[in-house]
Amino acid sequence: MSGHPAPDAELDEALALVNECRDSRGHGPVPRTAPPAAPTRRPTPTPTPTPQPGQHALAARPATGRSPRPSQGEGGHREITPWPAARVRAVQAVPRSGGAPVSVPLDQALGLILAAPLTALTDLPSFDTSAMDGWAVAGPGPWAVRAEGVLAGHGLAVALADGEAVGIATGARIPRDATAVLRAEHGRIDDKGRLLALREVVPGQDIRPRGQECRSGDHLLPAGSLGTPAVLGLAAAAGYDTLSVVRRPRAEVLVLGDELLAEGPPREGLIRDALGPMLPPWLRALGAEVTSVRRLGDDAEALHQALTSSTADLIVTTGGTASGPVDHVHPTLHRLGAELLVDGVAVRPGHPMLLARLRPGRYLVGLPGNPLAAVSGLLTLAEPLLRTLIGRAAGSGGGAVESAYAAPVRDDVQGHPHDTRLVPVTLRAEHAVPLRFNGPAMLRGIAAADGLAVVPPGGARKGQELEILDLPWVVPGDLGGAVGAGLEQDRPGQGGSGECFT
Ligand SMILES: Nc1nc2c(c(=O)[nH]1)N[C@H]1C(S)=C(S)[C@@H](COP(=O)(O)OP(=O)(O)OC[C@H]3O[C@@H](n4cnc5c(N)ncnc54)[C@H](O)[C@@H]3O)O[C@H]1N2
Ligand code: MOO
Repeated sequence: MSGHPAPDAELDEALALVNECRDSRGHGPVPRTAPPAAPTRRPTPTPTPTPQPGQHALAARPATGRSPRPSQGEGGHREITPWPAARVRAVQAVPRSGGAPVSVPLDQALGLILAAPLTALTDLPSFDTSAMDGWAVAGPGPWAVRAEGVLAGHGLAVALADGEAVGIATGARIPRDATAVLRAEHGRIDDKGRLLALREVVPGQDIRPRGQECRSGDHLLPAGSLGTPAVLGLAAAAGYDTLSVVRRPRAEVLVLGDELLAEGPPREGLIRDALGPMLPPWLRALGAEVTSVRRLGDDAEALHQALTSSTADLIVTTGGTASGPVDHVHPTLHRLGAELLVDGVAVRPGHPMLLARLRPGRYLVGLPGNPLAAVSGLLTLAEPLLRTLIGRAAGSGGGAVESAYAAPVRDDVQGHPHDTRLVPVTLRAEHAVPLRFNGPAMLRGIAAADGLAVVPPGGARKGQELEILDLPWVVPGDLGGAVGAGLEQDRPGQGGSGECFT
């Protein structure tokens, strides 16, 4: 389950079977077609031919059984890319090696991706260590207690003779020839000043042996791991002051549209810009450094100027992707000689989305202006592109894009006859529950959602497993999917899973 389940009353209010799907031209509900019969464990991306180097992306035919449909407004010249293929193409648009590595101090590596494997620079622990406050003892008791004690971080290790004990603190270095640590609460000093054990002393007890966790040179984490707080802690423990991380790709957001207000309520045909506030934090959560957000209106020259002068790795435009009189994205890309890698995707909402290469290493994702359509474009094209740019592994799909998990849908979900649908869902009792207010211009559904369910063409039956696109603020694997690198087997004899219940 998500970390933020909606309260039941609110949820019931918000839930409904998705039945309001209208096509983009407003022709009313799309006729219901039979959903696929058998639920599948995990939807896998459809393989697709990739444009060869030098071949224009538009020349690559999508891998579907049916003919590509021309998109509206382009006189049939554009080929719509199937949704799974569009995500694969976004991954393949950028070099697999990701961005250039940079070295940063540990405290600046949070949220960045490791550019190199994390290898232990030391044994951990780096010396035999007391796990408890008490006495280090040598041989069987009773023991003569030495006057000096051993504190963590202080002094050199003393050596004990058989029958001797010395007071020791948790984390202190174990004296040479000590055989065990006796906890303070398990020992007593008798009237002759000797230490007596109140329970059996097992050799090696409460001693953390050097190298128990790792040996110097051990591989701790692979390249591509996320710099979480725990990873920063591990790196520090293993001896690192700096980490080699993948530089965050720089992203610039260009918000197009004369009708947009930056503040106040909508008035006189003008509406509030919902994307200017939404996209920068979302892009940051996907790994980008957002260098600027600009509202350009519907000004073709301003757009042209912004695209030619930008030094960002990724420009994200909003609006202007269709073929209306002030939709300047396509004409401007044409004027710049940009390479269109994806020009329309068979997905609802968001089908006019596009991905272009302006020049080597400079990409543009054109998001449709309708806000939920923009989210769809963000997760379909920008997310896999950024994930590859930051060097984050894309699941086990060998270059394909995979979500972290799949979940059975609680209700039947109406599908589009030909296109994939992305439907806001909340996760409840291990089910994905479709939310209302999922129209292209609406944000109410997604604002209450834990993820977006990928509904295949034709729809989905109650109980069918659907791929769930994570929202970056939802903890992946809430539904039980395993995340993160699995721990390797315990080092034999050096502390297994049962050893640390102290
Ligand atoms: N003849 C056709 N018209 C349209 C088609 C089509 O296939 N044929 N597709 C429709 C679909 S689907 C979408 S989505 C939109 C995409 O249009 P644009 O990307 O050109 O976006 P705009 O026209 O600029 O805006 C669409 C809509 O969204 C509102 N908008 C724009 N920016 C924002 C923002 N920052 N915050 C909130 N709302 C925004 C804008 O006011 C429009 O209402 O085209 C359809 N048309
Ligand atoms: O209506 Mo449009 O499907 O892209 O939002």
